Amino acid sequence: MNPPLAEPPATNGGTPRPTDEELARRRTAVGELGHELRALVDAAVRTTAPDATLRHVADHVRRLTAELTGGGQRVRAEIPAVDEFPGGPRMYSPVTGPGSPLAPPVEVVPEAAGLVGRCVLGIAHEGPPGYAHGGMSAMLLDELMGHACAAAGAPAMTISLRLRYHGPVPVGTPLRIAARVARTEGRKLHVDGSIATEATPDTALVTAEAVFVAPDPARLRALFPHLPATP
Ligand SMILES: CCCCCCCC(=O)SCCNC(=O)CCNC(=O)[C@H](O)C(C)(C)COP(=O)(O)OP(=O)(O)OC[C@H]1O[C@@H](n2cnc3c(N)ncnc32)[C@H](O)[C@@H]1OP(=O)(O)O
Repeated sequence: MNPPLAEPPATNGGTPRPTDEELARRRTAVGELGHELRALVDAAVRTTAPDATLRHVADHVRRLTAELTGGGQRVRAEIPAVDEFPGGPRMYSPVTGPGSPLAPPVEVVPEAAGLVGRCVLGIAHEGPPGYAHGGMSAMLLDELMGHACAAAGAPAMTISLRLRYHGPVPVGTPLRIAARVARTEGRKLHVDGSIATEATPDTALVTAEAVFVAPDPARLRALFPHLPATP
């Protein structure tokens, strides 16, 4: 079970911003740990090793967890020093974050009509055997559609997300997730998205329509107390 998270203080205590070199080094290290953790998660959900091995590994992992938590931890809503929020890299995003053991992670590139994300889901993301959990598809699309808003100059939050599942999304298969802002209406952005395999990009397995809202500045400050003065 996750330990309770401490509430955020009113400011981030004026922690000095790392230099570009320190930032690059830290991001590399975060990505390396994320990579190994994803390999561990994959091994953990696929293993057929005997019970004694599972207990032995659990002991090791318990010690490693203590090592990571010993050096201090960020509190709820604190923006990691390796991140730029809103609209920049998010190293621990559960979708795109190289440092997240939950993320595939998705690599996002701009395309003429919006954005495209590429990833391969693993057995840890399974719903029906061999296919992605429907909630994973929703998470991939929600995030990519959020990125499309940020790329359009309006970092925004989802207020509605509608999905249609046309066919199961295979795990262990290169996927293509597309997202584009179809139209804007004041602070509201109407966004379309889809998931297909790289092999058959014109056959959408999941399609999505979402509405995002770029929060009003006062709401933004209230929601994200650790935002830098000029986000
Ligand atoms: C960069 C990559 C980031 C990826 C992020 C991935 C996306 C996410 O997971 S975001 C997390 C999930 N979403 C949320 O938690 C958002 C919850 N909603 C909120 O917190 C607020 O509605 C918020 C902050 C978005 C907007 O607040 P605020 O700026 O005060 O706007 P507010 O005045 O309430 O609403 C603006 C408009 O949207 C409408 N609206 C707001 N919420 C809804 C809703 N749930 N349904 C329909 N309309 C809504 C309002 O009626 C208003 O419309 P109009 O201008 O026509 O009167």
